[in-house]
Amino acid sequence: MDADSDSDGSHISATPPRDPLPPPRLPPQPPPKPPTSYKSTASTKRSSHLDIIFKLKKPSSSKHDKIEPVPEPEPKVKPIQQPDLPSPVGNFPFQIRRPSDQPHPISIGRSLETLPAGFFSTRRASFSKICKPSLNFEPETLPEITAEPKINGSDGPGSTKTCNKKLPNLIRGDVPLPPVKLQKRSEEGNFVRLNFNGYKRKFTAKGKKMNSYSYKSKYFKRSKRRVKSEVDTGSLCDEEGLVSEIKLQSKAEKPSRCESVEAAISAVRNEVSDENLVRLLKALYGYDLFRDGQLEAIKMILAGKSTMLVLPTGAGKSLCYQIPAVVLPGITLVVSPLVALMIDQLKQLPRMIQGGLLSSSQGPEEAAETLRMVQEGSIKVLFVSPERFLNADFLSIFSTLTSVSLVVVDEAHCVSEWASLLRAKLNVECILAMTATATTTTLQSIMSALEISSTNLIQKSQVRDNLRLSVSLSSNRMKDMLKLMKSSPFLGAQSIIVYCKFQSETDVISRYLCDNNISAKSYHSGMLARDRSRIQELFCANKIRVVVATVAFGMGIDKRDVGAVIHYSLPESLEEYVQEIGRGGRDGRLSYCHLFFDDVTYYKLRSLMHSDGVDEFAVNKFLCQVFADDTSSHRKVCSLVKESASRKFDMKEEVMLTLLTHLELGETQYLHLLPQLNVTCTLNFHKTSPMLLADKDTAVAAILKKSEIKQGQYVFDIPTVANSIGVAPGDLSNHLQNLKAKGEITYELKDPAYCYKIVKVPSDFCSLTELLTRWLLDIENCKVWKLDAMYSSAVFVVDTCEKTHDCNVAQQTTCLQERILDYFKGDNNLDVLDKMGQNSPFLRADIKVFLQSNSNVKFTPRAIARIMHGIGSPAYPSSTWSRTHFWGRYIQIDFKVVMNAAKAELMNFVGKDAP
Ligand SMILES: Nc1ncnc2c1ncn2[C@@H]1O[C@H](COP(=O)(O)OP(=O)(O)OP(=O)(O)O)[C@@H](O)[C@H]1O
Repeated sequence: MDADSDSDGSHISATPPRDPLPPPRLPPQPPPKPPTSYKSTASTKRSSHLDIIFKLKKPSSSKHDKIEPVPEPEPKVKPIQQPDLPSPVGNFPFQIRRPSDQPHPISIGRSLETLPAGFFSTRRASFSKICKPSLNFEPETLPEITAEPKINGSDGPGSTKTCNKKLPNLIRGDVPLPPVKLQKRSEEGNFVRLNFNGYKRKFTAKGKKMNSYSYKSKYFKRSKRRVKSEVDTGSLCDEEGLVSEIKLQSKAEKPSRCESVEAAISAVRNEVSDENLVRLLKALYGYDLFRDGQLEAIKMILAGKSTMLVLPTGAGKSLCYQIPAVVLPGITLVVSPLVALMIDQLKQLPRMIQGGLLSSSQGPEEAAETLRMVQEGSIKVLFVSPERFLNADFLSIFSTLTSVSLVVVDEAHCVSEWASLLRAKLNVECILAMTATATTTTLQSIMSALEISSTNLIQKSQVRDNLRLSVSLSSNRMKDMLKLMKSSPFLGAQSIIVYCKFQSETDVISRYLCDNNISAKSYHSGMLARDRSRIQELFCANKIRVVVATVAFGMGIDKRDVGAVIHYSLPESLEEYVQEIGRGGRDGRLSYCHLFFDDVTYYKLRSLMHSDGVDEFAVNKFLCQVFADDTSSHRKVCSLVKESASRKFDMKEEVMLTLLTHLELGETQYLHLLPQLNVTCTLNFHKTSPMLLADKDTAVAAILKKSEIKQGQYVFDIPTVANSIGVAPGDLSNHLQNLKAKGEITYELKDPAYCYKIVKVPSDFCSLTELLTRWLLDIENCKVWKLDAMYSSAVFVVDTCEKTHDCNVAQQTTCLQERILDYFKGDNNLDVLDKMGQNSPFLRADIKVFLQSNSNVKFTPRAIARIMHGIGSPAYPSSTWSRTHFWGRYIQIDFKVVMNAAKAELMNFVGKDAP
């Protein structure tokens, strides 16, 4: 078998190196220090600057910032591009954020509201009434299963029991199984229909019953066909030899061992011994050995103890809840921050474990179907997006189910806030919180929110010891990277991920690699989802050697044999670095991770850390607008058009959403967010005259009342009309659709907006403004500190190696690992370089000239500092402001220093101009 093949996992746990020589052992890690507080220059001090504005005319500006390519070597300062950012507000512990790919929670509420009355009223059928699925499975309905070869059970040598008719619902608690009648939809098994591989996938059962196995098989067959056809036509890859047999990494193709699994489960239920658990591991996954931390975690959970598990990326955390899930009697809920991540995890469930998913991106029918399956007990592991837990209907269903055995909080550093809600509402006995990257402070917060005892922390090194880490300072990264890839050991790596910061970089680099005979494709969030999943498939099928990606190529990618991860750009934090190198060597073999860094990129990134920052003045204006519509009726729907509000407050849309979310989920609930809508409607009447139609239709009457007539068309605001007749905006939209279907009207919708209902008007706007500003400032400072810590670590490793005159990879690995360990321990001794200039003799003079030459424009100190740092913002886009020769001129001077200088100059300016 090919050394890198993953088709048989049985040999893998022995972690053989790709190299002929065994890896040198790492020196023992120092024992974890008692938790220390997280050092941050970002402490909570608020900047005391005045937010001064000048009410002068704005320059004509185009709406959008342009993303321009970054050629190498880089010229002096260029407009800063928008990188693929993982989140609007960085990895700040306990920030409230809503993953951008998930619509708002209320949409779930909707979907649940539409379920048939009484749907959830019945409690889950008692287990005693349930009979084994083997009695209920009809062979003809499970063609794939009956086609399975006979497999030797592990009960005894030579046992040749077949495992037909028992998939996939055979794994239960210590009770008989429910009467699983395979109905059309329910047999789809791991039935994610939405956004599967980036596009909407519809299952037209057409009378054919499917289970998880058939579903997976179909998916993979289809994937193979698609990959093959793309390969054949050369549409995505132009390398030779691409048309060979494609081996997708599918656990669906692993042999089923139902009998041995059942026996192994019973054995563990009888006695939770190491031996029995290893037997179950072998039966379920084919692996021989547990990895570090897994056994400990599984035993703790099976003992009913809530556990905090910190294992490096790719160390095998999923298995730590999957095994308990099959052993414990009830359902296991997995809360995960990203829908895409949940879909991947669902796909990767061993086919013996029946999984399901509930997310806000599902339609009402799908949600109802999933919940039905949950109620009848045919789902063992249910992935749930965090905001689901805010939904009262969802909570009530689960509080009536006595069978939630375990709640898993995946990527706990992102979702801990939601999880504490869950802890409170569900009264769940056992919680498993998992993360790969969390500082001591963050861990403490998570554990206290989830009430996990400090004795139940299982924490292993943040970086797997099969990753060889190296770092170099480079003045020509492109050339140096090519050299690296053409030399050992990178030359021998079959699959490589190159991480870049900017989307345009990925294209430039992948083209450069292709020109140099290395098959590479770029991957970033600006690409169509369909193209992204094709690239991912081709990469997983080893048809592309290198994927040059932004951070978008991240969580959920489980290609086991990635032999190298190269960072072309400095990651924004050690958390990000650790996550990304964790894509390498997931099969346990050696993987090489090289980090290139340079000062120009560092300065650019540091500037970008300030691009989400907002000042008190803007927050105050924002709050005034949000609550401007204070209304006698709290049922009124308010809206904030994203684009215009973003320009008005000079605030990115994500930042506005972050603030709105805080207003909803913070200590006091001020508002209730609703699904986003296009709020401006332009309407034409066709059949009946408007007046006649208005006589019989109250909605039309309201439209006529609230519309402006522009060029013969009726233009109105959807929430305004909906409020005036006391209906929800969604209902009004449905009504318009009906009228359109009857040929009465045509209409167009535009202006996407955040919609919300006011729950409580703040009594003290000033304190709330101050609170929110401080919170945003903390986030901004924290991001800067994290970047500095990342940069300092790279410098530290290079310097240390230079000093010892014997620079080798083993040394750099140790050096960087120690640094990472210190960082995650929240070690206050971690020295973080302050490389930014604190003054410049020309700064004030330049700002003065800048103000004089733009005397008709109003600025805040932050707006000036952004221009001097070359960062575009909604009100001062780079497309306009990069033309000034001050653009990015002070990128090397600390942002706050520039902001203070701008404040001083603005005050002078006001003073002079004041009458
Ligand atoms: N004991 C084991 N022996 C061999 N392989 C294992 C073992 N445990 C897990 N694996 C494999 O390691 C890979 C990574 O596992 P998994 O996806 O659970 O990691 P993870 O810690 O959740 O990573 P991430 O943080 O990226 O989500 C998977 O392919 C999994 O099958």
